[in-house]
Amino acid sequence: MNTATTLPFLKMNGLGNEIVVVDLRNSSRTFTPEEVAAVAADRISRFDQMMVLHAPRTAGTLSFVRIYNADGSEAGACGNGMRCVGWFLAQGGAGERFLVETRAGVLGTVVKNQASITVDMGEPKFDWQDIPLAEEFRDTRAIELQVGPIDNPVLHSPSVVNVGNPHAIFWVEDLDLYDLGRFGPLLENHPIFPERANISLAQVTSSESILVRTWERGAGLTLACGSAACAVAVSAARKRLTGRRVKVTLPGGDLMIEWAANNHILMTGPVEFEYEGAIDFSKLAKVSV
Ligand SMILES: N[C@@H](CCC[C@H](N)C(=O)O)C(=O)O
Repeated sequence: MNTATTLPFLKMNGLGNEIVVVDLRNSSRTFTPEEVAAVAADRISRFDQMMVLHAPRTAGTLSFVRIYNADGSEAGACGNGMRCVGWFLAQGGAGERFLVETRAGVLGTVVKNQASITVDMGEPKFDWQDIPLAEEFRDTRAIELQVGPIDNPVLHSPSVVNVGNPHAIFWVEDLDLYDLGRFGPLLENHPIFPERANISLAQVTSSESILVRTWERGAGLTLACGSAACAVAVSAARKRLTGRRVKVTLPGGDLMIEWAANNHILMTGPVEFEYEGAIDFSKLAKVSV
C-alpha cells in the first residue's frame, strides 16, 4: 500500500481535451470518485479526463488503464487520453507499437511521433442493449428522441453507438445554430440512456469530412472528444453520409478516423505535453460527488 500524500502527474492535451496522466504501474493505490473530482477541481491538475496507468492484467499489454471524468465517474474509452498514454509509454521506451488495456478491451497503439499517434479503438456496437438504451430500438441509426416541440423539434432522431462508451449523434445542417451547452446536460441525463451518454452535433461537409462538437458525459463541453469522433464517423458511414475514412474537425483540431475492413476503428491525431506536476492529497479541497 502506497501511503505517500503526493503523486506525480503529467499534464497533456489531445486537441485541447485536457488530460492528466498518472502512472501507478508500481503501486497498488487507486482513486476514489471524490479524490478524482478533487484533483479535477484543482487549478494545477485540472482535467477533462484523468488516465491512470495500473500494472498490466493481461499478458502482452503494457498497462491496464482506468479512465476518469472530471466529475469522478469512470469511462470505458477516451480517444484523446489514449493517444496521450501512447505518447507517454513511447517516451518511456515502449517502442513504436504496443498493446494497452482499458475496460473496453485491449487496444493497439502506433506512435510515429507527437503529431501522429494511432489508436485502435476496437469494434463499434450498435445493438440497443449495448449502447445501452433503456428501451428497444431496432434501428439505432436514428432513434426516436427529440428536443423541443413534438411537431417542430429543435433536434431529433440521433444515431447511437457504443465505441467503448455510449454516444448519441444529432445530424445538423449548421453546428453554430445550436446551444450544445444548454441541450447537452439534458440529453446526457435523459432516461433513455441508463448509463448517461456523450452527446454530439455533427455536420457532414463532404463524403470525407465532418464537423463535430461534443458535450461529454461527466466533463461537459470540451475542445475535442476522440471517442465521439469515432462514434460520428462510423455512424455517418452506416447512414451512407460518408465513406469509411473521414477527417473529423473538432473545435480543437482534426482527427483522421478510419473504420477498417476488420470492423475496428482507427483514430489518428496529435498530442501535446504541457507540464509535470504533483497531486498533493493533503491540500486537495473536499469535493462531494
Ligand atoms: N474525451 C474523451 C472521452 C472521455 C470519456 C467520456 N466523457 C465518457 O464518459 O464516456 C475522448 O477523447 O474520447
